[in-house]
Amino acid sequence: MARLLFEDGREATADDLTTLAAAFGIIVERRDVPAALAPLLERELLDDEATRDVLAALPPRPDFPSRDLIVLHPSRKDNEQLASKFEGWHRHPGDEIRHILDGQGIFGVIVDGRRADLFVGRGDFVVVPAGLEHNFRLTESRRIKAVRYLSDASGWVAEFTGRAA
Ligand SMILES: CSCCC(=O)C(=O)O
Ligand SMILES: [Fe+2]
Ligand code: NI
Repeated sequence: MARLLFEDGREATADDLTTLAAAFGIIVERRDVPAALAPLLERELLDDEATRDVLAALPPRPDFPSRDLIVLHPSRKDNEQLASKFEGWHRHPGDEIRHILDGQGIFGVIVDGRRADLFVGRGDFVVVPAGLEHNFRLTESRRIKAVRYLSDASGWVAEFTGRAA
């Protein structure tokens, strides 16, 4: 289940998450990952066919017609380079919708001028609303697989804010 840690180390309760959602439009839900996908999701990397099989097993969202699967894993030679891209504080013109299927990660968000870390793992469904400054770091496992729901085919568009990590 997702966890939220504030900079002062206080761990948020579930209703803090709800408050966060209400205040900042950050949505954190549980959406189970079909057990049948386990063999595919434990693979290090997924080829096109496996990616199609994973996406086909997840209910489509008519409001977000295009989606892709992002796979970060230590066996990717550009894994750290890609991971460091997400560590930069950034915002998106559209909502960032991620369904975590494997691995873990930490979304950094700025809440009321305070830094908060949202720990996510398998089954967590997160919406970071358009314009909200955030970053994303991998945990020590250096792996995550997440479905990215995109509202159009413009792909991953981010504006980096230059905030110091
Ligand atoms: C698991 S991808 C999440 C990283 C991120 O902030 C992004 O994709 O823009
Ligand atoms: Fe992002
Ligand atoms: Ni969790």
